[in-house]
Amino acid sequence: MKRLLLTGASGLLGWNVCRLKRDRWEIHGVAHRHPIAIDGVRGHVVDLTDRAQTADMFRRLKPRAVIHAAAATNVNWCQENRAESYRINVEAPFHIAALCAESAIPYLFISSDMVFDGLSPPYGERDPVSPVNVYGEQKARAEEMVAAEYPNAVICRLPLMFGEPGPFSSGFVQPMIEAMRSGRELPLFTDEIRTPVSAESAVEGIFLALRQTGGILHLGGRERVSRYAFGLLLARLAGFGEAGLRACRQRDVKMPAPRPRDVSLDSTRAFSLGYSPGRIEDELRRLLASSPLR
Ligand SMILES: NC(=O)C1=CN([C@@H]2O[C@H](COP(=O)(O)OP(=O)(O)OC[C@H]3O[C@@H](n4cnc5c(N)ncnc54)[C@H](OP(=O)(O)O)[C@@H]3O)[C@@H](O)[C@H]2O)C=CC1
Ligand SMILES: Cc1cn([C@H]2C[C@H](O)[C@@H](COP(=O)(O)OP(=O)(O)O[C@H]3O[C@@H](C)C(=O)[C@@H](O)[C@H]3O)O2)c(=O)[nH]c1=O
Repeated sequence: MKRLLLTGASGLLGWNVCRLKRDRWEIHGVAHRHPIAIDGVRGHVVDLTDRAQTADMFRRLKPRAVIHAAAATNVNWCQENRAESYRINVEAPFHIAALCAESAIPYLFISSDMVFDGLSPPYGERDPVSPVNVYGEQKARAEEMVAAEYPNAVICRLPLMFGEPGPFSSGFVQPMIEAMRSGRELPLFTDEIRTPVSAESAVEGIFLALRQTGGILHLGGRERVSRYAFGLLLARLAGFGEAGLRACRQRDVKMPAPRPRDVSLDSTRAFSLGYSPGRIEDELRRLLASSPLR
């Protein structure tokens, strides 16, 4: 099997890559604060903001391909910790691009729909980026630096993802279920629109993208939904009442990071390559059936 170096292995996306692809690839999963123990996956603990540690691991492992999913993903934390989040969100992907260019191996960098301002959706790959918060700025900067350093690198922009987050990450569905179960009020935005996908669909899209050479690929879902509509669907499927869901607007919840309104992705190109994300309702049913509600 080909050796894959996967960063962010202890995160929502990385954990699903390990779970779904460990039979096809010799996966070397990199974690940092949360060392992984996944059958069939070799775990490594590396601080990817340390260039020497990263280069040493890379040269020891000699991977055949790299998927870089590690990031500081708390958008509010990034807004208030620009310098620290820059190191993992911008410097690390750039440094790994240089290592992959040196070895001329496939490199796939995971970016986000948050590179857009949310004012003129849906967004295609050719649309100009216009981030409204630090996290989005850092993703846009990383895309630019990675592409300049290694034009053969593939950049996948992911939408909001949901799914089994593994033992260390949280995702956004599980906290919603917790709130519903405890009867805690859940303020959900009616004016924040996304094209969410399940982590499983995202994984299939990523491995399809890994076969491309260079360029940007959007891996959005087929449906545009607000967080509130998503919450109503989840409550219905999980058998909770809707009483606790409170429709609100982004401006009602004071948070450090400005949030784009509608960053729906146009993923026509990925669909033409065979990417086929499931319907949200079907994916949620599968998730609820497969994992105990925490
Ligand atoms: N979740 C979502 O809805 C979306 C995610 N994305 C992007 O997808 C990718 C994966 O996101 P997701 O799975 O949710 O992320 P998580 O927040 O679940 O996990 C982040 C991962 O990055 C690792 N990491 C953070 N800092 C370092 C560091 N200094 N050195 C090594 N590893 C580090 C963490 O390791 P550890 O915990 O062990 O420290 C963890 O494995 C990210 O690039 C994110 O920006 C894009 C759009 C939406
Ligand atoms: C969406 C939403 C959030 N919130 C609050 C809850 C939470 O504390 C805070 C942040 O929301 P979330 O936790 O959903 O995080 P959020 O910043 O929305 O998630 C982001 O993740 C990164 C990785 C990405 O790349 C983005 O595309 C996006 O998915 O906003 C509400 O109160 N109501 C809502 O409807």
